[in-house]
Amino acid sequence: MTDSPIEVRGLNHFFGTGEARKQAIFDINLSIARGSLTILMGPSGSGKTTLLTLIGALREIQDGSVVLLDHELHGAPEADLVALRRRLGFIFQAHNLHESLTATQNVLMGLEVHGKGNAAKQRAASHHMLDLLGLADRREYVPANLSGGQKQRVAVARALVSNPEIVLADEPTAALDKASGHTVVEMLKSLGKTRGTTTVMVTHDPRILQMADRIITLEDGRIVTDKSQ
Ligand SMILES: Nc1ncnc2c1ncn2[C@@H]1O[C@H](COP(=O)(O)OP(=O)(O)OP(=O)(O)O)[C@@H](O)[C@H]1O
Repeated sequence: MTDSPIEVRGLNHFFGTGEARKQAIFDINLSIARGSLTILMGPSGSGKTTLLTLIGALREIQDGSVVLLDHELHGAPEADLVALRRRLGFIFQAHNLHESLTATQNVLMGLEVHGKGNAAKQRAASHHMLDLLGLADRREYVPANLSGGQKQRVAVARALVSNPEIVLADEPTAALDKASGHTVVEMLKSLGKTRGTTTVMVTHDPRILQMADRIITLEDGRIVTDKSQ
């Protein structure tokens, strides 16, 4: 197993074509240690989400290299990217829960794509994850009957239930109160220690900065500070 599940070399990224072509990411170089929790910070428009989606195989690599779990993403066939994405857990701001499904069913979706375990085991794992996130009494609620923070925690449960090797999160605590935000980040840290799960998280949340192993700041598409703590 690799010590650095995310290796970025000479990464550039552009949006638009012709006159409108604009560079959003400039010569990023990064090695992220297995089991660590890294925070990406920076002003609006500095490229945080673009970098996260490039690392997560959600965007085509145009120039440079991203090696994810020992696989080069640049030029990789779509089938390989799909297989790699299944090894990741994504937590995005727009949590994309299915409105017609209960909390448990939404979390189950995080397992069904993997086809791991039988139905009873999958259900038990989903309940366990919801319980850990303080949603034991909300298992059978549909999203319309959950608060913003509860929905966000369901999305966290869905991302983590499959035991992903890497978790990529965009503002996962933005909709959460202090205690829930703390619980989510503590969970990610503890998964890092016990299972070697690697987390990269975009956040503006000052409450969780001190919980990170490393804080990287972007400005105008470039890394301007990179601090381990
Ligand atoms: N789909 C797109 N088409 C064109 N330009 C884009 C697109 N997505 C992002 N950009 C531009 O790329 C730059 C980086 O955007 P990005 O969303 O990565 O920043 P960010 O740091 O995540 O910002 P925020 O904190 O506001 O989410 C910005 O100038 C943005 O306008």
